[in-house]
Amino acid sequence: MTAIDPHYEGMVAISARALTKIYDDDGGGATVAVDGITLDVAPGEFVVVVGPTGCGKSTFLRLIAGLVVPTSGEVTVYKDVSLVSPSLYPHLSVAQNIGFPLRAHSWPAGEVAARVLEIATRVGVAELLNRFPEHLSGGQRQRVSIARALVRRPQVLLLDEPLSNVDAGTRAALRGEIVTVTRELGVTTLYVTHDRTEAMTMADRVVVLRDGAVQQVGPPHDVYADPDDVFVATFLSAPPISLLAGALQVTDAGVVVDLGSQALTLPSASLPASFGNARVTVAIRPLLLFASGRPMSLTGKVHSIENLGHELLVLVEVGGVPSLFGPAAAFLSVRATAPLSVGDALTVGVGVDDLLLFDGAGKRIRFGAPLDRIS
Ligand SMILES: Nc1ncnc2c1ncn2[C@@H]1O[C@H](COP(=O)(O)OP(=O)(O)OP(=O)(O)O)[C@@H](O)[C@H]1O
Repeated sequence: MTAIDPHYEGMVAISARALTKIYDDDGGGATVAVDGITLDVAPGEFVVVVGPTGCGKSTFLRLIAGLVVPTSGEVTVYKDVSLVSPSLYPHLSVAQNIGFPLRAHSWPAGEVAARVLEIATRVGVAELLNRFPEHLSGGQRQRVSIARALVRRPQVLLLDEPLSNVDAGTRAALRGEIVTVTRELGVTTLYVTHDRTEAMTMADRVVVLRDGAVQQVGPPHDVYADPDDVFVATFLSAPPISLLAGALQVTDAGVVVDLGSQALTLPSASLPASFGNARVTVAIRPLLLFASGRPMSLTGKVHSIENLGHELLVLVEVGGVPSLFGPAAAFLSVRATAPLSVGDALTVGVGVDDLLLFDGAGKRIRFGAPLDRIS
């Protein structure tokens, strides 16, 4: 349970209103790093801002921290904000590093030691208190920098890609630990990353950012299951979602998605007749080979196989045309455990939930149930 101070119940911990930052380039041009972001974060909430490199994540966080002055728009944040800084003081021990913010505020030495031990224990570095930063692993350094940011019990914690220099195993452990400790302390957390796994596993809500603008906000599994556009669907999908060009036909039997050499018929879906012949992008989630009971199927030939250990990721050539929004080649990604060889012929079942449609601008086309037919 999140321990929110009742005093803040119903209040907003972080509020951004039409927040915009435009940097002037040396060459006289301008870069819109953050483009009109409006976002409220509730007390105790863990929000992950996720997007590809250069989409404005760090600038947004620095605007919230007050380190960057907005070009326009407004930021309101709880008074006590702490930005996790990855660089530790090399000449100070772990205990001195963690206690630094308290000593800077002239806390009595005994109270500093007690508070340092308490937060170091929570963050899992209590046995390292006498070490110096050069004798710490990357993961241990991150833990210490988080402990230093939390030692004054801030109301708001800001983290910028804290796990980017940490090995995969430690990263997985730290994901859970950061969520646990911030929840226990009830601290409102804004966490920026380019890593979809961190967004999916850590966030109460994700904010997907592209070119400085918010694409979609919501609980991670809602955004994953119901993306508003092809960018969000592609960014959050692992293994990658397959993107094929198609044409829609709206018939009495249902919606037919013509992929060129083969077609999928969604019997229980309906769309207004005006969608007939619309050029669409068909996004197909990584399919499971041998999943039974699927109402549709696609056939193709195994093009390449990547062995991930626990499963095979198989790219299947289905004779489709690549979508405008996808890679140059049109393959279907299929997850399999059975042995397969390049060139094998495959038939893969496709469920209605495996398939998402997007219009020419990349916006989602949502089906209605048959009774909702407007046509
Ligand atoms: N001080 C600056 N002066 C000029 N342009 C900047 C400055 N800081 C960032 N930018 C530009 O603003 C855009 C957003 O940068 P930002 O660092 O916020 O993105 P990011 O999503 O955090 O990227 P990354 O994941 O690579 O750190 C980029 O095009 C970047 O080149």
